[in-house]
Amino acid sequence: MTQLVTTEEMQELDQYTMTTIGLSEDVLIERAALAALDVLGAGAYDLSNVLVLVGLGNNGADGIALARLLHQLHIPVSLQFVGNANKAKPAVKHQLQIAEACGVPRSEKSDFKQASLIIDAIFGTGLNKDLPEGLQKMVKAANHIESTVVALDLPTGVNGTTGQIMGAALKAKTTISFGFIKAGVTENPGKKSAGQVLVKDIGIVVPEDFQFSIKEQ
Ligand SMILES: NC(=O)C1=CN([C@@H]2O[C@H](COP(=O)(O)OP(=O)(O)OC[C@H]3O[C@@H](n4cnc5c(N)ncnc54)[C@H](O)[C@@H]3O)[C@@H](O)[C@H]2O)[C@@H](O)CC1
Ligand SMILES: [K+]
Repeated sequence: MTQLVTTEEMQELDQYTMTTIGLSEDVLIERAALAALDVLGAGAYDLSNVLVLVGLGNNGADGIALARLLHQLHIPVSLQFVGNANKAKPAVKHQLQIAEACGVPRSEKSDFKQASLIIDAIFGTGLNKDLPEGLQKMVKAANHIESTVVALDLPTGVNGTTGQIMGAALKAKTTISFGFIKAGVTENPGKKSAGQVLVKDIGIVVPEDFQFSIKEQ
């Protein structure tokens, strides 16, 4: 049986786990990164030159933590910010400080063709409007090259509740869902962008009386 969630429900469960239960945001980010590392380490991906595309919210924080874990395993990896890092959420800045202290390389502009694997950590459940035009262009260019993309939580540009494409969406080979699969990756067109969808436990706690809006399937 699989329980699907809307993005609003996932945000509510994230908040409950942090605020009521008391698991810190850092713990959840680290667990998300470890869960992704688990998937990448299983052997199905070319890890010879990994590029992590990082957004300004917690999806980006997951990506930075993953880059650090890869770097510590001596896997060639670099981080590229999408947007102005100075405007990033505090969790992103914190993860960036740690990554920099560990010597994780940053690249300003990358040739997607040279990456053996692209990690999509640009947007997750926080996406609430169409991607900015510049990012839409970048996404379309990446899709054109047909690079192998692994999306963290959601492919960037897919509405996690409805599966609608918000301007443009990165086409992933695999999407690693944290906690629960978001309904949007089970409905076209989002489903097509998500590729193979996996779900990984990161320690999200569900209140006993929580009512999911989608029936378990
Ligand atoms: N505590 C948490 O909230 C956790 C979040 N996690 C990760 O964080 C993600 C959610 O993080 P966030 O809520 O920070 O959101 P995102 O990282 O998905 O997006 C970042 C922010 O961008 C802004 N935004 C939305 N649409 C935009 C657009 N079209 N153009 C420009 N800016 C836009 C919003 O303010 C949004 O909060 C999850 O998908 C998951 O990967 C996990 O680390 C587990 C814990
Ligand atoms: K993503």
